[in-house]
Amino acid sequence: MVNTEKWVSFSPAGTLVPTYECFNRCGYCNFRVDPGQDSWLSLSAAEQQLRTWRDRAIIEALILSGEVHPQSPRRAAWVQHLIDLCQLALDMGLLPHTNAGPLSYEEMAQLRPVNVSMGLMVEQVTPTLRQTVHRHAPSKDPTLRLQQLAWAGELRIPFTTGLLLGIGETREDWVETLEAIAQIHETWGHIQEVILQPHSPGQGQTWTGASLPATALIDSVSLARQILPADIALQIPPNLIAQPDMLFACLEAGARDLGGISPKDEVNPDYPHPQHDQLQHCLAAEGWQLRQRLPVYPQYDAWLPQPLQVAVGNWRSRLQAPPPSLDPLPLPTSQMR
Ligand SMILES: O=c1nc2n(C[C@H](O)[C@H](O)[C@H](O)CO)c3cc(O)ccc3cc-2c(=O)[nH]1
Ligand SMILES: C[C@H]1O[C@@H](n2cnc3c(N)ncnc32)[C@H](O)[C@@H]1O
Ligand code: MET
Ligand code: SF4
Repeated sequence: MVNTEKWVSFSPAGTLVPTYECFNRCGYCNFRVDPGQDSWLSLSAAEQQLRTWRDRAIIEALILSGEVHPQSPRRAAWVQHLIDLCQLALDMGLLPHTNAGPLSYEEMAQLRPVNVSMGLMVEQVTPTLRQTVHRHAPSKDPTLRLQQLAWAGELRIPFTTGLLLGIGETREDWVETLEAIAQIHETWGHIQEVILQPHSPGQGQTWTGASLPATALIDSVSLARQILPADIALQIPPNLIAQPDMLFACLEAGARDLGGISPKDEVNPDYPHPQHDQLQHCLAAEGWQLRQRLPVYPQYDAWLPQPLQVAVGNWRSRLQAPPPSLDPLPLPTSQMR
């Protein structure tokens, strides 16, 4: 018998990459290229991608970018390009979620009207990482990232953050990072979900660290569930968990979301996302039911600017509508003659 309590959500997503160029060099990154080595995604190329996704029942446009230096003369044009891509996605009926690294308060305020939620990983608050995997990544300064979380709260932007696990930190560091997130959420109440992201080595990275063991991921989920308030959902990426048993153990420990499932995981291109129906089939074996969600959690709908509320409302009614029945309903006998 199916246990109706066992629900796990995901967001049908497609990823737009405004640019792979990034002035940081995180040791674990399989995404970045050097500044000047990549052209920016044109609006017409973006439109083509968005059109194919719309036809595939995709709802979220995840805008995930390499970073242009805050002092670069190209910074303002890059932010304007992010806004234009989000507006295009909205015009085509998709719901944007942007994670483009740390932004200034003004830049976040500019992106707010065109995003139903935004995101930035804290990674870890551990200062020693500045000497190791983050040695050439000034934007991974934990103070900068926590500041961004607080600004998002001040601006009432529904927010996604998370921890990158297995990059040289300790379990005590996990506690500190989770407590820092919990504390900011206590003030602003805007953190909709926390991603527990296991470091997963790929072909392009410079650092030779191993994958996070699955047992450690399960432990991090339990710890996060203890430290974070219950209104923050815990997200785990199914493509980075090799064994179904380990995925089930994470769900038992309190994970309730599988994140954006897209045709390509741009961050971890060596680990393709499972198809929705494969995932559904796998989860059903242990009585878990898969549910689609939007990139904004329902409790934050009222925070959104009016035009975004309309776009989100349209999608909510489509998700809530009962599936069309295959056979027409029988007419009541009085109407049959
Ligand atoms: O496909 C991916 N989606 C990633 N996403 C997408 C994410 O799962 C969804 O966009 C959100 O859950 C909103 O629906 C991120 C979003 C963030 O705000 C921060 C980090 C990530 C990381 C990834 C990632 O590594 N791969
Ligand atoms: C977008 C997010 O993707 C995560 N990220 C970057 N590189 C890797 C990797 N090799 N394995 C897992 N996650 C990674 C970081 O946490 C970043 O903030
Ligand atoms: N550059 C951003 C960050 O690290 C988002 C994409 S990472 C592949 O926060
Ligand atoms: S993880 Fe993000 S910030 Fe770090 S190098 Fe890659 S794209 Fe740049």
